[in-house]
Amino acid sequence: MGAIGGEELKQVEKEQKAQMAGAREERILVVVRLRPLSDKEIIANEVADWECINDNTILYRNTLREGSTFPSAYTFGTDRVFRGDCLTKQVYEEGAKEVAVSVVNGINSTIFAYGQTSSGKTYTMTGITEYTVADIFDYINRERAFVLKFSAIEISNEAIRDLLSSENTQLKPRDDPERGLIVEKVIEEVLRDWNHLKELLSICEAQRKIGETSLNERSSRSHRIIRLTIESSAREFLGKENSTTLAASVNFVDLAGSEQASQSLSTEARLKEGCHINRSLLTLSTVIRKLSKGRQGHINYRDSKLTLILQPCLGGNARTAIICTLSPARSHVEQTRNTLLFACCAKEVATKAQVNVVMSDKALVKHLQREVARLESELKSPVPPPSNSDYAALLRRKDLQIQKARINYHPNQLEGDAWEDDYSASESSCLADSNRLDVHVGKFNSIHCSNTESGSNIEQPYHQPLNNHEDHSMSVSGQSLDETLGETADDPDEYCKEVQCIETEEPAGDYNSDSRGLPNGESEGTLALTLYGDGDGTDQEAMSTSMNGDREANHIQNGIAFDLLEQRLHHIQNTIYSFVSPDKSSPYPQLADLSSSRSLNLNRSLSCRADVMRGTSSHYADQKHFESTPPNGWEKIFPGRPHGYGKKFLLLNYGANNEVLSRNNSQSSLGSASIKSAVDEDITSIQSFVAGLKKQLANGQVQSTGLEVDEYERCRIGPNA
Ligand SMILES: Nc1ncnc2c1ncn2[C@@H]1O[C@H](COP(=O)(O)OP(=O)(O)OP(=O)(O)O)[C@@H](O)[C@H]1O
Repeated sequence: MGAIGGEELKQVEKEQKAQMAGAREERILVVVRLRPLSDKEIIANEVADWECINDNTILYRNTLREGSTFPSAYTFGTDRVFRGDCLTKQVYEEGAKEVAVSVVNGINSTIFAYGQTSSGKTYTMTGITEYTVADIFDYINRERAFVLKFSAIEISNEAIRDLLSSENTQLKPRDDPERGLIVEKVIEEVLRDWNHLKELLSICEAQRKIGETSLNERSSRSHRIIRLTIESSAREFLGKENSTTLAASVNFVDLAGSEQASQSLSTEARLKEGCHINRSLLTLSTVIRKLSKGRQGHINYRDSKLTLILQPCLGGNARTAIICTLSPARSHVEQTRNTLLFACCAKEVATKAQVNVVMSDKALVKHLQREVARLESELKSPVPPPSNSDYAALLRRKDLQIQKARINYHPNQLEGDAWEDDYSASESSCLADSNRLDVHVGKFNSIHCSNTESGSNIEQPYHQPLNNHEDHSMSVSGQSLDETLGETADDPDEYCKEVQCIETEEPAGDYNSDSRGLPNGESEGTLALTLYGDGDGTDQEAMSTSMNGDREANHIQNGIAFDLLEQRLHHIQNTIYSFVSPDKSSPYPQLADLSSSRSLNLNRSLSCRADVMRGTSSHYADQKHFESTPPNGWEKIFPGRPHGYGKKFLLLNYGANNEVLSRNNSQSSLGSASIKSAVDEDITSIQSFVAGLKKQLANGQVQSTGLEVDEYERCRIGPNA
């Protein structure tokens, strides 16, 4: 371990930059630990079918199952396998130490124990944690000054709890702009000495959720993460302005064990826990499996709290070792194979660890001054403002997004917000066999349907000013929570934002009263076009004059806006005519027209058509047309939208009782001819509004149309927006 400080600051910065540019990628270290047969297994006349034949290979020796298609030997190349008679000290020294103690050099590290229930995870991790801390204390007493902080959480049934707190409060993961994903309000104890550590460990043990199953009297029913955060500085530079601190964390992760319901013979409560445990382990193995294939596509970190919190350890800024624990018993052969498959996948996963340096205040100020100077020089040569063609490109991009959302939309995905992985099945089968890597089962509640990676590459440095933990948060570096929560461009919800109704500033009640007292708009649909305007148009009443500052940025400048608006009006006019025309031979005559124009119209017309047809069928729509109308599935993607909002609705409203309602109180029910005339009236008013704006623009009275790209795109046609 080299001392860092003073003159070395520049060197550290240089190294750090180099590391940020190309942090060292290394594969997760995987070790396999076979335990001896337990007393219980010996009494049950169990046979040990597994044997470590050398330091890298474990062999299945069951002559009765010679015809099996499963491999009988698993070799781990440079990684290690440990026989049943190996001590934990040896597993630590040869399998985990190098990774664990890199934390004192400012590198985040994580040691996992993974395996079926009763295979020896807690047994192994208890030893590994103590040996690591002993080594860290040893370093402390030598060349560098350290501050060690201890924190511990457990994840049980998807709830995060502080193991150092007597309260049962659930903790929340939160995105911190500086530190990445953190768990809020975690207690961090500054470690004083060895006895203090033992005391804290026993508190954690006492607080951790355990339960009895037939396979393990003291089975861990939660995933436990103990974290040691270490800040270190070279003694000779302590307190000096140019001192530099290394800061990193080491995580000791004792996972709850996967279990087969048939084997663990658990009570109902245990079964439920087991299901949660199996689910999160399933997500972990899915993440590992996908990462092992090279991080292409979406990595489902956020499908469980476990993977969300451990994300940096799985694919980010950390060195990671996984200890896979095995029972040699014949009765557990299937689970043992699954653990070995997990191990094989895990050793293909690479992380990129970096040295995490925290600068002193003075060094930081210097660094920031340089940054300010750089930004100032950039400001002196500003980027030219976007041109009209940029806006046109933006519109085209939005069209593509909307089209894509439509293609990606499958009603089943949205019902109940459930998302199945490519190899998922039912929850009940997850209980039966959750540990399989190849045929994993499970169905997760998920708030995304994204199919692209939500940013698994976490390559930011782990700048963590650990001496400044006002909120005592447990932090892991990585991408933003928004990203991890799947707010990617491919998320249908994201697309919905693009096409859904314009937000309102008017209470729903206003609209409802306008709609002749329809009960909360409950069964009412709205066919509406909403525009914003800041000009003195002829139909000011129908146009919202509301504008806010940041919308200004999106204004479409100059004449291009008018042309596009007129085009859009033309399409809307055609669409509405085709809705109300009784003599169409095809149920979708307007689609051909619209598909060549804005896909927004196409999407929305699919959804609103059914309702318009329903709403007006007594007047003119024949039953055949109605039946062949596509289901109104799009509406499902706007759950919980309040009724009757929107700014001022220009076109028409309709009710469930086949009455078509205009926006005016004067008419309560309209036939198709009346609809046409209402539409004409509204379109005329929009056209004169545009003409008015044009005139004002020509006279230099207004700078822009006040029409926004976003709002322009979101012109809404359809019920319950
Ligand atoms: N390598 C080993 N040598 C001797 N005994 C062991 C070894 N590994 C585990 N055991 C014993 O096996 C039993 C189960 O171990 P442990 O509780 O660590 O399993 P686990 O994988 O953590 O189980 P669970 O997932 O149910 O919590 C314990 O009694 C433990 O002492």
